[in-house]
Amino acid sequence: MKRTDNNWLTFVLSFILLVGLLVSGTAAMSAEPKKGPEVYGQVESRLDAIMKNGYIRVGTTGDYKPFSYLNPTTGEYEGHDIDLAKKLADDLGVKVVFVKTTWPTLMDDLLADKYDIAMGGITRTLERAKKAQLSHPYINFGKSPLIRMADKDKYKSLADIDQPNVKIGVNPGGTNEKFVRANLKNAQIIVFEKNLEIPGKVASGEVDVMITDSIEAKSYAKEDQRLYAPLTDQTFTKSQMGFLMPRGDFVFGNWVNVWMEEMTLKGDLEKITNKWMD
Ligand SMILES: O=C(O)C(=O)C[C@]1(C(=O)O)C=C[C@@H](O)C=C1
Repeated sequence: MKRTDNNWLTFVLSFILLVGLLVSGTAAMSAEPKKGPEVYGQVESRLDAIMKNGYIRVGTTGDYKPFSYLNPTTGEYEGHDIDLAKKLADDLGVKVVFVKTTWPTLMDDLLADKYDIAMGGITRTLERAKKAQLSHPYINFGKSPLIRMADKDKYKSLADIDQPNVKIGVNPGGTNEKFVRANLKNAQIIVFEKNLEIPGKVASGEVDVMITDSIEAKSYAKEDQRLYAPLTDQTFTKSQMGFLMPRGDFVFGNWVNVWMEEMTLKGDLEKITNKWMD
């Protein structure tokens, strides 16, 4: 091929390319701008349903002070996480509907869609995270004992507690029971259905020790002079609390986490925490 043929071919190809670019550019400019959902594919979320319905269903046990307590006199839920649930609903612009659950049925009730979120002193665990979505943490704590004031010098370690003559009171289905079964091999373990009654059983001498969370132990010791909460600054475990939500709904989970970060940033979380804890 001659040099002039090559030049001619290059000219024709460049011309075709230029015309192509101009045509597609004009088409792109004249097309209607697409709306978000058409471009990105809006994900259906529980968040939309909550806002459409005008209420959020919050699962809670009502047996764990100072996080979630069903006051028998008023019939109302109260506590740290109850205040958080009310604020969450407020910030969503919806009402809050509390749904009673229990520690042994906490996960099944969530999976059966009895509530949108569970709140009330729920420990973040790797086991729970396999079945559900856990929010960012909002409190650090650990397991520790609640004992009688009279036994103040008797129980100074887990080994002091794990003796055949020591009776341990524990509620079923939560992380307390898991801890007790895994770590106390010699002491007598007595399971009580009603968690709220165990501190009274320690005070009266029916059992010697309640194994629970450091924050709860401190709260009972403050409420009842007969009780004492040792080792709360050297807890047997290290854990964090979070909220439990159905798995796979990124939009809802993300909203809750962003809300928690805003609560922290603006000092609202601290205000609620100071109201319920020392
Ligand atoms: O399972 C959990 O996530 C809890 O933190 C609940 C739990 C428990 O461990 O059993 C914590 C302390 C209360 O005394 C009762 C319930």
